[in-house]
Amino acid sequence: MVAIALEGLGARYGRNTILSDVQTGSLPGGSLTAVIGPNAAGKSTLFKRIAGLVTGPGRIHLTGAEGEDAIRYMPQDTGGNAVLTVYESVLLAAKQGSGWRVADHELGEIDAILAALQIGDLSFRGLGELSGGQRQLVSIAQALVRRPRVLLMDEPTSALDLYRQIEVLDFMQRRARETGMAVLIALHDLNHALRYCEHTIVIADGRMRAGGATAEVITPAMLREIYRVEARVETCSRGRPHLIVDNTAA
Ligand SMILES: Nc1ncnc2c1ncn2[C@@H]1O[C@H](COP(=O)(O)OP(=O)(O)OP(=O)(O)O)[C@@H](O)[C@H]1O
Repeated sequence: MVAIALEGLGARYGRNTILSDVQTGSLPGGSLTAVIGPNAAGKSTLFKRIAGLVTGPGRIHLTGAEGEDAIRYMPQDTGGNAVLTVYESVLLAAKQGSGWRVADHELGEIDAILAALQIGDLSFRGLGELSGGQRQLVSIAQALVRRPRVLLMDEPTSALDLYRQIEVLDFMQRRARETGMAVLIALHDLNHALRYCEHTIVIADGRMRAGGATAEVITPAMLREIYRVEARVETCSRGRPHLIVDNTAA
């Protein structure tokens, strides 16, 4: 199974250091890891650094996978080529860098992913005609169809309604288990981290402030210090942890 670990990882834009010294244990495949933190903390920058899109110090240790295609970054911005249909755009993502001959099983895989995300009926619509949420689902399909071993998802549910948020996160959790892929997922909804993510990394002011098992990381003390809110994690009547925010912290 794949695993990824970050050692002293930092990132720069030009001369500006945006991120420094991110250090994790081994983040295993088969599960989701949440990357959380306030706006402008450095979460997207961390993903870009892991994906090789920005430079900086430190090392990324990847075991159980190799090659350029092993790591895939799904950006927050879901803009795309408005001339293509949904199906064409996912096919293009699948074939990028691997020649243009298309095998039946590859078409089958695209159909299966579009069906799992419940956007099969949009296949022949133009990207330019889609709503923001529909475009976000197409971006997820484009990311998955390459079968990455490590998938970096930048706020993948930010444009989705409640039903689709849960559908997508359930699907990603199942997919990670079935394929052994490691999924790092930047989230603002900490209830999603509590419900779906085994591990959580906290980034604030360009530094890693905490990391480990989600239940041990998302605590009232962390929420006060990093998010400046008074909040509690309580167990709901179905036995699941739930975050309740009482107030902004004084
Ligand atoms: N291309 C760039 N050049 C210079 N600075 C940048 C660039 N992209 C981002 N930054 C800066 O890096 C910092 C971290 O940004 P980043 O997008 O990583 O934050 P984030 O945690 O993903 O935020 P959000 O939750 O608001 O999406 C911010 O101060 C931002 O202004």
